[in-house]
Amino acid sequence: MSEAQAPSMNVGSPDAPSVAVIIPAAGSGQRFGATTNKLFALLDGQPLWLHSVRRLRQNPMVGSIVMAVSDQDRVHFENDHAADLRTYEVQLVRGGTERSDSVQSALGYLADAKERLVAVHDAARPLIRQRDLDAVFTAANQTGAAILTVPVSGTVRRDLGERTETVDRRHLHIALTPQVFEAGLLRSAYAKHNGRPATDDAELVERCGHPVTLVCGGTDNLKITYPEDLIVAEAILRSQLAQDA
Ligand SMILES: Nc1ccn([C@@H]2O[C@H](COP(=O)(O)OP(=O)(O)OP(=O)(O)O)[C@@H](O)[C@H]2O)c(=O)n1
Ligand SMILES: C[C@](O)(CO)[C@H](O)COP(=O)(O)O
Repeated sequence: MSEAQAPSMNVGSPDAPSVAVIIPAAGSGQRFGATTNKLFALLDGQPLWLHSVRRLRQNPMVGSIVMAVSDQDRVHFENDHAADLRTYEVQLVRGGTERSDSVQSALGYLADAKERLVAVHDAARPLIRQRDLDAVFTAANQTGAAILTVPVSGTVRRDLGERTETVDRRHLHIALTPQVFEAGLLRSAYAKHNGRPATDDAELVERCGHPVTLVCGGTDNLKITYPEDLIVAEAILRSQLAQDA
């Protein structure tokens, strides 16, 4: 069950979806601790990955959707979820060792895509709201690069080994997804990626010297990382459905 039909703002021509979506889904879910990919865990009876796909497909600005999956999961997707992949028009591509490798693989598949923007959204973030999608799509349409973030809510400390120090959190944000970019900019950033680790896509764009707009998003845009996150996600989903009822 996806978010109730919250009307999403159309930020462009309703006839020409302008956002291609890459969904990295090829991780191993080590921190989740399951024997299978955490993205097959059920939230309200549906696998996590399907919640993310359905919410993205629900947005009128979304055109192509490409999901990067591991070789061992591909059989599961194709055997057990072929109908859903067809229904939501999702293309599968081979993921890679790192998240950035998976995104780069999907970018290659989108080489001839017609959409002006490319959004990268973790399959592990099933609770993304339409209003957050609209906001980050609009911002990226204006600036060429925009990501959803939330402010740091706790106190942050840096471990220096022999001592620790408190970090001023007033200018600190936690990056979320979608991370949305003008297609050529993201391709250029990945073309220059020399393998130096990057845990998100915005870092690669920043390395090219392009500013990234931070868009304050909902704290309910949880990334399912640890088993207990699923319990929290169930509560958030119930709250979202109640709000949108
Ligand atoms: N090589 C990888 C690693 C991660 N991901 C995807 O990137 C998203 C965010 O990654 P994370 O939450 O860290 O997932 P895992 O890498 O699976 O988790 P862990 O680090 O605990 O193994 C997830 O949707 C994951 O499937 C991916 O497509 N390819
Ligand atoms: C992209 C991301 O979700 C932004 O917070 C995060 O960096 C993914 O990191 P992970 O280690 O792959 O979960």
